[in-house]
Amino acid sequence: MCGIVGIVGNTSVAQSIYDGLTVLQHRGQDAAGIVTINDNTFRLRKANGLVKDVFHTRHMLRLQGNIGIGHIRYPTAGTSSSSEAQPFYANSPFGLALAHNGNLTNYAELKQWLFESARRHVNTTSDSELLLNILGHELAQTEHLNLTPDDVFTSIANVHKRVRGGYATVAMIIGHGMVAFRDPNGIRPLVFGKRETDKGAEYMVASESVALDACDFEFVRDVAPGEAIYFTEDGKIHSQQCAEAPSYSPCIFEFVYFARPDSTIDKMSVYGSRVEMGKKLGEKIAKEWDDLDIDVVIPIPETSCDIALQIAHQLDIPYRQGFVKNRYIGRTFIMPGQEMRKKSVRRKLNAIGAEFKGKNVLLVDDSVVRGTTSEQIIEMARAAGAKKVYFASAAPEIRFPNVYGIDMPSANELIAHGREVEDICEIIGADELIFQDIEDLVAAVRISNPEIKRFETSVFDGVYITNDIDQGYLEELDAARNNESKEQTDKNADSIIDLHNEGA
Ligand SMILES: O=P(O)(O)OC[C@H]1O[C@H](OP(=O)(O)OP(=O)(O)O)[C@H](O)[C@@H]1O
Ligand SMILES: NC(=O)CC[C@H](N)C(=O)O
Ligand SMILES: [Mg+2]
Repeated sequence: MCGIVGIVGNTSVAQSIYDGLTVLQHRGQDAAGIVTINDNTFRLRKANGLVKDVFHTRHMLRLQGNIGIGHIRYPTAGTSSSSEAQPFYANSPFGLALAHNGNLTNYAELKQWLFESARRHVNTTSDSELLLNILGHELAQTEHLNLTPDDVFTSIANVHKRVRGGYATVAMIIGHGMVAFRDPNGIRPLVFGKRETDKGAEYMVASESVALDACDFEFVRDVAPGEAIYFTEDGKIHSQQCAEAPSYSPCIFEFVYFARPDSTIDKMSVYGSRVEMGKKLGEKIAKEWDDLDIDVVIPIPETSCDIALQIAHQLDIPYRQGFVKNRYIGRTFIMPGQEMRKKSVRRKLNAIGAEFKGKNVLLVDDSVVRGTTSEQIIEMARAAGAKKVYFASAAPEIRFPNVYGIDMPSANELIAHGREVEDICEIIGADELIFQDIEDLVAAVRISNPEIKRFETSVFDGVYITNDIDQGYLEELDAARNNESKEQTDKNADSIIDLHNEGA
């Protein structure tokens, strides 16, 4: 899950983009980039690493301009090479730069079409570079040298016709402005805000509302599925629905794990939904485990804390932060390789003996994906002296790959794939294990916006909203992106030579 930011301002925007990216860091830890426009020229800095490590003062000073976009990356296609860090640039037409959160599902078809019919070269294996070139091709079909808003919207409408998958996108067109658009199902989130200054209004788009808060922008609204909002360089806004049959189907995993609790996505509070997940799961535990003697409820920091607190309240059992999180280690699930993920759990979390010794503990996590965290954490709880270790997951069993921007490409790597609760319980070494029901998860998220009738829930039920995913597709994806293949491609990726950027 990557994070994107775009600002059209009246003074230099680089610092605000930096601040926005910093609060979106939880969405991607692999690479970061900012591109601004100054005097009709793009100024770019992108590299692998965290925001704080990629941008030094010398880069910030060079990133001049009142309009710019930024990206933080968690790779779901291509490689982890710095050449696939975003934003991407294309010279034609006009000069374009683009940042993308999501994943395209018709990558192979698009790549072939771009080469054979549009005669456009794509230099990396990134799906986002394809998206940029499709947009470029469509903008090039317009008649006017001075693009009108209608030209921009027609181009985006054509992009929607060609591209499938999840995409929340922000792009800049030199001499014109910035356009933000969201896929027709609204799988990936995108919000838009406004800031009043002495010189007039400034506008910002971002993956999550928390980025608006951090930059003092007022939340205006979510970008609708299929909609495009075009901000001209001189500060005018135009918006239009560009998809033929848009439908609201946001990714439910944003609420389970990805998004920050202080964000609101599609009018639904992430924090509120997690509290409600705790309430529903607490009710299920009370009903199904009424014979269990639980002494204490302990979260697995950090994402599950709000959920576990509510479960403890529900069960009327003490809540204790029995694990201490090393604040200098990032999120383990979005790390690129399984070896690194495994090692990081132990480095990241440590048990406080007194909370475990001689007790029956209920450990709570938001989700169990590969089982990397749960397996190790249960071992740690036992080593710290727990009598019994019960485990609860606020998300149902994750049994199917994700194809829309979460790096879960291989069913075989998912601990719940083809397994029932008892088998998973045995593998992770718990005394008892319980999962949230899918209906309860959906109800927990919908509570603050009942107008959302459907969510993208493929990892739980195998139903893919874009209707283009079959077993053959999933097998090819598995072969291309399972742990072993990824290790190999990433090794080779080191040899990819980057195109010139502002550099170190
Ligand atoms: O079953 P797994 O493959 O281990 O994946 C699930 C775990 O990974 C995530 O934590 P992460 O450490 O990424 O971030 P957090 O600190 O926000 O909880 C998530 O919150 C679970 O704890
Ligand atoms: N997580 C994402 O949104 C990834 C965006 C894009 N598919 C990439 O791999 O760079
Ligand atoms: Mg976690």
